[in-house]
Amino acid sequence: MLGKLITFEGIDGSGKSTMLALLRENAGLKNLGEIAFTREPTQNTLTGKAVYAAIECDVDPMAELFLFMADHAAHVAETVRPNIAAGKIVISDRYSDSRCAYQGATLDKTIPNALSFVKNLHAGWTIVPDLTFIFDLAPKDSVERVKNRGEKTKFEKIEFLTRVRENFMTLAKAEPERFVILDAKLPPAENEKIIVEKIKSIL
Ligand SMILES: Nc1ncnc2c1ncn2[C@@H]1O[C@H](COP(=O)(O)OP(=O)(O)O)[C@@H](O)[C@H]1O
Ligand SMILES: Cc1cn([C@H]2C[C@H](O)[C@@H](COP(=O)(O)OP(=O)(O)O)O2)c(=O)[nH]c1=O
Repeated sequence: MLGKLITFEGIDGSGKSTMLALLRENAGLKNLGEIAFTREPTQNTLTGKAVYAAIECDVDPMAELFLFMADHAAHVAETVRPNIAAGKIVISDRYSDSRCAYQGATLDKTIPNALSFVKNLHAGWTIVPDLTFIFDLAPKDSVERVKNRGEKTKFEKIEFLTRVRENFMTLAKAEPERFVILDAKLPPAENEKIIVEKIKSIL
């Protein structure tokens, strides 16, 4: 039997990594089956390194989109598809919706309806998640949280993250059956319970 793909999305600092660390140790989740934790951008790969190099400089936004797309293609082929085929539950920290939301924002002024353009690039070959959690947080709170983190990227600005957050909401509205919007200000343990119950309900 094929596995399931579950993705976690949200603006920078919305609490995805914190939650995934909790979920790795969650006994209820472990009982549900074999879980493969993964992420985008991928780590220590040719494509992932290219993406992180691009994030740190002023590369053309269309060129940057295709670097993220290349990383996604490698991720789907090398990690997501084989694990799904092996019947595992794949949990990814960021996935295609990050591209739609972030590059939908960086390409805003380059092409009309950038979000749809980016979404359409995925159609027909990628694996669509069975379930996507969005950690929803006001950009001012997100910037406050990541400020203490030290590394600052060009994306971590209130105005930009406001557009990214709107794009996440547009994506969720278009596919309400796939998305669960979480209040990222709730204590992590509360969201953890909601997440585990929801995952159980789709298995
Ligand atoms: N529910 C929460 N309430 C308050 N602070 C949180 C919460 N979740 C995470 N944080 C803090 O916010 C910061 C960013 O969280 P992180 O999990 O790294 O976000 P992301 O992976 O989405 O960028 C960290 O300092 C973390 O401790
Ligand atoms: C996967 C992905 C990430 N990003 C952005 C989100 C982050 O600002 C940055 C790096 O991702 P990540 O390392 O996941 O950052 P964080 O831990 O803050 O969530 O890349 C895109 O712009 N497009 C994408 O397709």
